[in-house]
Amino acid sequence: MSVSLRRPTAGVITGTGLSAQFGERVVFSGVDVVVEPGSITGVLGPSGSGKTTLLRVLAGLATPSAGTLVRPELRAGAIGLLAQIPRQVTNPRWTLRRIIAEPSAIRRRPCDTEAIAARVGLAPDLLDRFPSQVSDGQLQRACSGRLLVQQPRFVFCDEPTSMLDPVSARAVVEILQRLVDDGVGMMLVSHNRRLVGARSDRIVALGASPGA
Ligand SMILES: Nc1ncnc2c1ncn2[C@@H]1O[C@H](COP(=O)(O)OP(=O)(O)OP(=O)(O)O)[C@@H](O)[C@H]1O
Repeated sequence: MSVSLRRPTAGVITGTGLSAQFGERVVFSGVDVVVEPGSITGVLGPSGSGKTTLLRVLAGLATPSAGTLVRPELRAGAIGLLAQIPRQVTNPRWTLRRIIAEPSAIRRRPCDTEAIAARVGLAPDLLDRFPSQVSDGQLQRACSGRLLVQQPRFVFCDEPTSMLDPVSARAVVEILQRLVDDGVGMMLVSHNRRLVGARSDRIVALGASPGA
């Protein structure tokens, strides 16, 4: 088993020959992947092929069992995440206003939450509701708005639209595309081949995992 971390070049996250293994089980091996500023790296593959695991490795949330991972020096908050089920990753006691503005609060900077809400298509009266009082689509828009406040360098999205109605899904995709147009490097994991095909600059296709 070997994992090497080398010095990065030009703000790109590069994985070469990455493998992931849980116990005896190899989920994927020999995967090459790049996440580059201002572009989308799509990840496709059947259930169990390791898409989420690969995303976690590139985001620095998991360690590969083998391969080389090269990442630039990143400040706190430089990586943003958008989850499949926003309810699982948001504090149920926080209003949407607080969820959106939190990155500003951490940096002790003012945040025009109403302006962000308008950009993500959230009606102002929703801002003072709690997650249990809004739809999945509205909550995911709030999470996308939070990314606009956070201004990360990289965003890792795990099935960000699969829980959403078509209108909310389109809105979230447009917010993500705007981030990329502004220079964010994005990894987009999805079962939705059309979405990944239409939006990605490069695609990593994972196979079925042995024994899946
Ligand atoms: N922490 C872990 N410990 C043990 N096995 C794990 C762990 N995390 C993931 N796995 C296994 O690794 C395999 C890949 O999981 P992963 O969630 O990355 O797949 P996926 O392609 O994202 O699947 P899906 O499309 O269903 O979300 C699965 O068989 C899963 O059970």
